[in-house]
Amino acid sequence: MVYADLVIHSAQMMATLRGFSEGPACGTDMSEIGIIEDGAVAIQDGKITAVGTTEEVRADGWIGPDTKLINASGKVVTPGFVDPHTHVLYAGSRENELSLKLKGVPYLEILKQGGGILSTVQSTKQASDEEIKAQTSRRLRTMLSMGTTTAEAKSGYGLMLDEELRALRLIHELDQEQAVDLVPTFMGAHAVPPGYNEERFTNYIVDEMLPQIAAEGLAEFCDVFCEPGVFSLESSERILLKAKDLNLKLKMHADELASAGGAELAAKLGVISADHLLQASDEGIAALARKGVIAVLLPATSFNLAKNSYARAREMVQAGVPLALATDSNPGSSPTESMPLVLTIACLYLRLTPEEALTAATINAAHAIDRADQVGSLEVGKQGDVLILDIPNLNYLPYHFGNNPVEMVIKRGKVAWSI
Ligand SMILES: N=CN[C@@H](CCC(=O)O)C(=O)O
Ligand SMILES: [Zn+2]
Repeated sequence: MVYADLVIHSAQMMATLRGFSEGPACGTDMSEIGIIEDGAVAIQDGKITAVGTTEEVRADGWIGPDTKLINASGKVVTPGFVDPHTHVLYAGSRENELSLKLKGVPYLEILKQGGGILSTVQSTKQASDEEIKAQTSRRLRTMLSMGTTTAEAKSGYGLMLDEELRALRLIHELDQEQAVDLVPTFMGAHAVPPGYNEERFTNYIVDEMLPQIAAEGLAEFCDVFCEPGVFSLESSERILLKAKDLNLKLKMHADELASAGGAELAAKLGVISADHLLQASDEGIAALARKGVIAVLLPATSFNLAKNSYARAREMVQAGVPLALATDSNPGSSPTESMPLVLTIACLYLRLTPEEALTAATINAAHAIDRADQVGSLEVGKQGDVLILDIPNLNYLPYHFGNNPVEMVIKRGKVAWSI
């Protein structure tokens, strides 16, 4: 008999998120989080081998003489959070922009003046590989401590080919060197660098960068900041069609600051996810639903931009758009690593229920980065990525905000972080 290496048992409430590995949950299914009371999960060789009540897992014979037992009585157990939209790799910080923001200078105006994304491009370029990795590792450690076990990581603070390749290489190295699994996205189309206009830079991305990025095999997704004043619908479409030709999977920053047909383009191109979407039109939302495009909502960004403007999440759920949640972790519009904070803002301002928010932060987030076959739910065969939350019930998760509810993080069956 093969025994489990680890069994977590007696959970007050275990949310398995089972049943949605083939396709993301949408509509009323986003509330179906597969609760087991007195729950247990067994893990062997990094993979889940059994999920059920403590009694069932015990009766199935998974507990042997060397099995490590963790008692989760009184606690909530969930899959590790998946953060499907981050710009976590960079050097430097932008706290100087706070006073500009408080004076009302718009985000894109700061960028136009050479600040914003372009200032992080400068600070990242000036930093050594070791400095970038050290600063990013600290953020990844914070993410892990707050329950994130898998995260997407975009390039985009390089902009020129060599710097973008360096960013993607560093993401790969960090993926190997620390516990959070990273999914790499090429986002050369993050801003237009000085010395270029949009058209020339789009030509450079399409003709020179993308073929080389694809040839090196360092990126799985391609993303574009599709926004009037940054990359137009036409430029975004050219870049994403080229990326698709080169077998990259597609994502889009769409309709964040202005309603400009980003959601409609995302649906037309059949991207895996369209992200931000604060200003998505009714037609855009309907088109996302028709095409099954996942809306990755970033409410911590809305909170931090401080304009009292949030994505129309309830209308999206109603229309049948599958929702995911992410931090957007970056030095400008969302300097946070905290998925628990995102869940709180999502409940209070996107008006999601705690169940919908949990679905959006786990299994639907896994779909948004094409990892739902491996993570995002507690089901047999998936990676043993499990959180023990020191809370008595699920409502408590968004309710008690500004602190860390995570007591222990299990990554591939091993304790990766604990209080
Ligand atoms: N909107 C574009 N990109 C990031 C912000 C990056 C930055 O400000 O450094 C975002 O998703 O919010
Ligand atoms: Zn972003």
